[in-house]
Amino acid sequence: MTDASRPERGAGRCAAHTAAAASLFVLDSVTVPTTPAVQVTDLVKKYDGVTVVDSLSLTAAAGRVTAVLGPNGAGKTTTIECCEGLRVQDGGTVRVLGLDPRADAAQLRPRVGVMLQDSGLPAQKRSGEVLRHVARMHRDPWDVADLEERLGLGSFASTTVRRLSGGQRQRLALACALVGRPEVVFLDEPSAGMDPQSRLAVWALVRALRDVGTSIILTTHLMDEAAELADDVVVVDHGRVIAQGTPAELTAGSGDQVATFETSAALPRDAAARLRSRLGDDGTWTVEATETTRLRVAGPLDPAALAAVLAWCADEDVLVTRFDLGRRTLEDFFLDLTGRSMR
Ligand SMILES: Nc1ncnc2c1ncn2[C@@H]1O[C@H](COP(=O)(O)OP(=O)(O)OP(=O)(O)O)[C@@H](O)[C@H]1O
Repeated sequence: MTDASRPERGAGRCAAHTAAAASLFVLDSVTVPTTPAVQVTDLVKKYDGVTVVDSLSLTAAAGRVTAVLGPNGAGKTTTIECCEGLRVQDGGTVRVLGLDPRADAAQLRPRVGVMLQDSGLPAQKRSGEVLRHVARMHRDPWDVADLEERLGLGSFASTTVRRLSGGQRQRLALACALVGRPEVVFLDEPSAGMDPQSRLAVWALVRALRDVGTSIILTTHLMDEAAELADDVVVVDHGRVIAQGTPAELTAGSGDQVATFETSAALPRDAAARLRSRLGDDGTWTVEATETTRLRVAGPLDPAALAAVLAWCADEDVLVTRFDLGRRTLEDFFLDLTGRSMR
């Protein structure tokens, strides 16, 4: 699609007369394409001959928040950077709004917002000036004052970028990525280093953008962030997609309950294996000593199973000081899938 054929925001049904618009439907404030926001097919990327993205395919649906999760070094940033046109892939195809991020960069630039881990903001400029400058580069920018208020930027608008704290710089980088009202936004760890208040503000903004039809692709290591924001989750490891689905789909299924038992004294070294054999060593149960005084039990936890765990603790002369029972979280799913050892 050429930029000239791009429908105006809020243009209503006037967009429908173009051939390209046949595949679009129109919301009040933003046009949501029915084609995927991002389509990555068999992507391969190597650094110095080492494959770090290995035939990776993913789709980010338009008008949804897609969270790309994975351990350090999994290949998330490299994949996102290929989508942003910042890296040349060694194989496969990438399409953003149906366009090639490198060959069609000029058409995509006004339609795509990018927030990088290394923000690249001019160090000597005042943060308010930076945001206004970026806003002037766009045809239909967000009201800068509104964006400043939503992200609490006003209090440091006259501070130079180099004097901003890490979290303040992140908020400014996010504002710069969004001020052009992009249709697709890439956010690499958007709330990394932010205080809890700023994180909530970022989450509210991401939801507001999604609610007006913006497609958002984000990476995060914060499982609660992914659970809060994501409509769809893609888990990447060793350069490949190893799971995808909605958060509910990924955390559902058998063994979807988790109980954590904290004990007053250190557990025996083989506590997990012994408790597992007490519950029935047939693969139904996942039992781990996640700390010396903490046992995590996942499985179909009915009253009899809970009583069996507590009876085992009593037999072992272990005092349970705290007990939590809940559904399997996205973090449980992620750790079960990618393991607990650091990379
Ligand atoms: N410019 C580069 N040159 C060489 N190797 C690189 C380069 N950039 C990334 N890598 C390597 O590629 C692999 C994937 O890195 P990438 O940054 O994509 O991972 P990630 O999933 O985003 O990790 P993190 O969660 O730590 O940000 C890592 O092993 C990394 O060391």
